[in-house]
Amino acid sequence: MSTEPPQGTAGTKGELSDLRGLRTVLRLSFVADRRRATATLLMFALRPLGQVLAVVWLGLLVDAAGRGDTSSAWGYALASALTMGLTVLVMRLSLNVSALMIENTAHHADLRMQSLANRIPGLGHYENPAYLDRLEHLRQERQHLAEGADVVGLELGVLVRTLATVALLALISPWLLLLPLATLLSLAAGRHAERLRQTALTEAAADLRRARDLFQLASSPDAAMELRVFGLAPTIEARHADSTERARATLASANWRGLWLTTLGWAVFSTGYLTALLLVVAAYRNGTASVGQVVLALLLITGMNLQIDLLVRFTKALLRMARAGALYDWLERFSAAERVTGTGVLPPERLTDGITLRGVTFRYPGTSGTPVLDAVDLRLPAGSVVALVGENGAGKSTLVKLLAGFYRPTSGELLADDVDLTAVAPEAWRAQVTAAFQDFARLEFTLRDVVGVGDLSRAEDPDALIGALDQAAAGDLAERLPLGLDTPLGSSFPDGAKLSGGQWQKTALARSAMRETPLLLLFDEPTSAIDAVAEQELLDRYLLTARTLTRATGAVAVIVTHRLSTLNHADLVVFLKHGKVHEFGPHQELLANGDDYARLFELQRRAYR
Ligand SMILES: Nc1ncnc2c1ncn2[C@@H]1O[C@H](COP(=O)(O)OP(=O)(O)OP(=O)(O)O)[C@@H](O)[C@H]1O
Repeated sequence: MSTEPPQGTAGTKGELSDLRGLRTVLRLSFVADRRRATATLLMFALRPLGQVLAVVWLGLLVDAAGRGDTSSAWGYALASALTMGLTVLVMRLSLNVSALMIENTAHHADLRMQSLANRIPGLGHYENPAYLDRLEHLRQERQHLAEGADVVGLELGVLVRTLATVALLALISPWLLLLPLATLLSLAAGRHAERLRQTALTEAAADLRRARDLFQLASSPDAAMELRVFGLAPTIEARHADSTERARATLASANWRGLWLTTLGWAVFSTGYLTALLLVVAAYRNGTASVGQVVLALLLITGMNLQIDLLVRFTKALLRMARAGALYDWLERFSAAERVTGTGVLPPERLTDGITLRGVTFRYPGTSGTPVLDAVDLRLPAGSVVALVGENGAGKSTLVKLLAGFYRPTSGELLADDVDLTAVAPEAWRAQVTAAFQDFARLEFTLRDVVGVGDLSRAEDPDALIGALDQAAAGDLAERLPLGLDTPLGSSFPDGAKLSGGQWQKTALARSAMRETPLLLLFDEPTSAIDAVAEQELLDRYLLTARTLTRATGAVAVIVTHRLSTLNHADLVVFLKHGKVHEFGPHQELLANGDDYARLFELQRRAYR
């Protein structure tokens, strides 16, 4: 799988990766805004020729004036003024065009990145620190993705100007070529400084990500109450300061080393500059250069100061942009590699046998030691409601995630009838699944969309939406909200309605009720945020509805709950312990066995009496 990080800028592989990155950012600009990208590239690349030409006219003007040829002198003055005016006009125009092009490209790149990250079907990459670090690095550098045509145009322009300057200087005295040589050394130093910065950014990525997460924690309304009750602000601030300080130290050290290198480069350039001036004076005294040529050479040499500064700056920007492009390339390859998982096999249209787990063992990616699920054998018959119970950490949610296709078993088989689910594309399988999770999403849309996205084909059908809300005991929500189904929910809208945690969870439950004929219904603690009385009622209702649906369609419903009193509505109970199936059978049978399940049930019964 080609999901390795982009190589560093050192070495052949690094150069290739940078070149590919450069091509990628240019492609982004041209796909986002072809017309403006072309105009920006051409205007930035050709404008500097006008600046050189204006100076050449000046040299000719001085010689013409020296010869007493007034009419030629006037002509050269006019040509110089016109060239200069045109150059300034093109500059203004190119700045406007490039600003719009950058805006459009940034928008396009943001959409593409969201799509690449969200289309990865599984969740395993969230376990992978290398993925998270690279994504953090890409987030930090992402504004450079939009600058493709802009920076390449500027770099080409300054190169064109430098080449024209070099050619003119060589005509006056070949020794003057020492100045561009000194310039190249200065450039190499600048380039090395940029590499140091990039390496430091990679090293600091983990600390920067942690600092950002801590900042989000400190400013998020979700954690606000606990932070206050436990007085956690100083701890979080201290940890944030630690991470920031470590990242700052890494970046500062690279900056210092970069500064030394840049200073050295400038010292070399200044020596070359002085030598060039002395050479021009010598050429005039030897009579090998005219006054006009001396003026031209001096203007070119003094202009070179700014030109080199621009060359170093644009080359740095080009490298930074190429690196951002290489990171984006990596995300594209990673996302594509993660997506090529299905083999064209489709899930059955209807279950006749059920869902079978054979020797399913699972470890989270990047972990070793005892597996979270250990050789699990289970048959969940078609048309049944199965309850998954067990202590905290027993592996219930993990089993649900495997059933939903978020992860693949480390070993063993997962079958829907006789179809091996590892051969089915996760998206194709999930189109047949509906689910509600303990960690439900608070989708800040209108109530209509929050529920409707559960089944887009019925998203505009008010009866379907109200029916789903009723099933989640939230039928009154649409009536109580000011704009009914069209009420925007959440604080990202200026007038968004604020829902309680339980109300949000009910919207997630209603969303799951929108799919009419799923093969698998997954409910992982779907009522954890709902008050005890409503929870009991809701679970009872859900289990009964699930029972009717599964009987009618052959689907399997799996529900994880700690509320065992509702489980007499389930057909089968799976009691997980340390990742193994400890007990399995109908509720009454497990009670009669008098093992762990029966003890837990009795404990809860007494507690709720
Ligand atoms: N993303 C993850 N990466 C690594 N280990 C994980 C991850 N998620 C869960 N685990 C580990 O897997 C084990 C089972 O977790 P799981 O969430 O499946 O348990 P559970 O039975 O659903 O627990 P609970 O009742 O508390 O929700 C735990 O030991 C947990 O530490």
